[in-house]
Amino acid sequence: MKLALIGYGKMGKTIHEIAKENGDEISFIIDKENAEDLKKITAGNTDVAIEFSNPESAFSNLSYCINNRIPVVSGTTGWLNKYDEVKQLCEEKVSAFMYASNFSIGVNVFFEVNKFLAEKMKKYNDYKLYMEEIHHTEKLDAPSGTAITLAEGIIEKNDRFQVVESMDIVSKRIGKTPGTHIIKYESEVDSIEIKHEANSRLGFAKGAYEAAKWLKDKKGVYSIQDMLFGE
Ligand SMILES: NC(=O)C1=CN([C@@H]2O[C@H](COP(=O)(O)OP(=O)(O)OC[C@H]3O[C@@H](n4cnc5c(N)ncnc54)[C@H](O)[C@@H]3O)[C@@H](O)[C@H]2O)C=CC1
Ligand SMILES: O=C(O)C1=N[C@H](C(=O)O)C[C@H](O)C1
Repeated sequence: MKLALIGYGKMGKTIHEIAKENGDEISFIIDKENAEDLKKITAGNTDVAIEFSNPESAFSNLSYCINNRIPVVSGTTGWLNKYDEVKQLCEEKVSAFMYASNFSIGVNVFFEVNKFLAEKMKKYNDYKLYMEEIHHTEKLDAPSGTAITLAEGIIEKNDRFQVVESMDIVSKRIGKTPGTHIIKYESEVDSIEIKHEANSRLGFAKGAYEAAKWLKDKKGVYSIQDMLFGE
């Protein structure tokens, strides 16, 4: 497939390695220094774009792709206040878009385990919820996109919690940590903890690459759950 990489940092480079191994053609590599080249990407020269940039650039990068009907997969976090606008634009333009706060298979299974536990714990008010995310020191946003998705999953299943902003999420930035998320219910008598720990960025990159292959001939707004757990 002809793949454009928008954002060529840690994630863009890891995805490039996977694309090379699969013999894909890289139509464009866009980063801060050549950001104006974004406008050279068209549906004629590119099958699908993968966008991993930063919270400030994501919305305009995604809008460009959608306006020009270039299917686009986005993993950038920290711009989600504009998600509904992007979704609406994609529907209006009949383009294709997928966002995931985390593209690893393990985390997406972990999201389901988190919801199961939240549902089971909803009657037991003696348990205090503790949420923690740990990432590398270069990360710009906090809490992580994954932690926000976990919080949304808890809100969906447990009416003790109403809004993400009112939930205490502890964010730690330590060395080169690729991404660790902990959910813990603690009472005086015992505690239950679930944890996902990424060993590297490969799981995120593989998931985003698979999402691009899956999305490239589709129209519509999709989640990674559609790809992993859909019919
Ligand atoms: N959804 C997921 O599975 C994952 C999401 N992320 C998120 O993806 C984003 C990128 O992560 P990393 O690659 O680790 O960050 P990074 O900082 O290594 O790379 C970001 C790149 O975007 C470039 N950039 C800045 N302005 C740009 C513009 N206007 N157009 C294109 N590129 C531009 C920067 O120069 C940099 O090279 C972050 O928001 C991070 O939280 C990271 C890992 C997994
Ligand atoms: O910035 C990162 O590195 C990561 N960001 C995503 C997030 O904010 O959840 C996904 C993963 O945890 C790595």
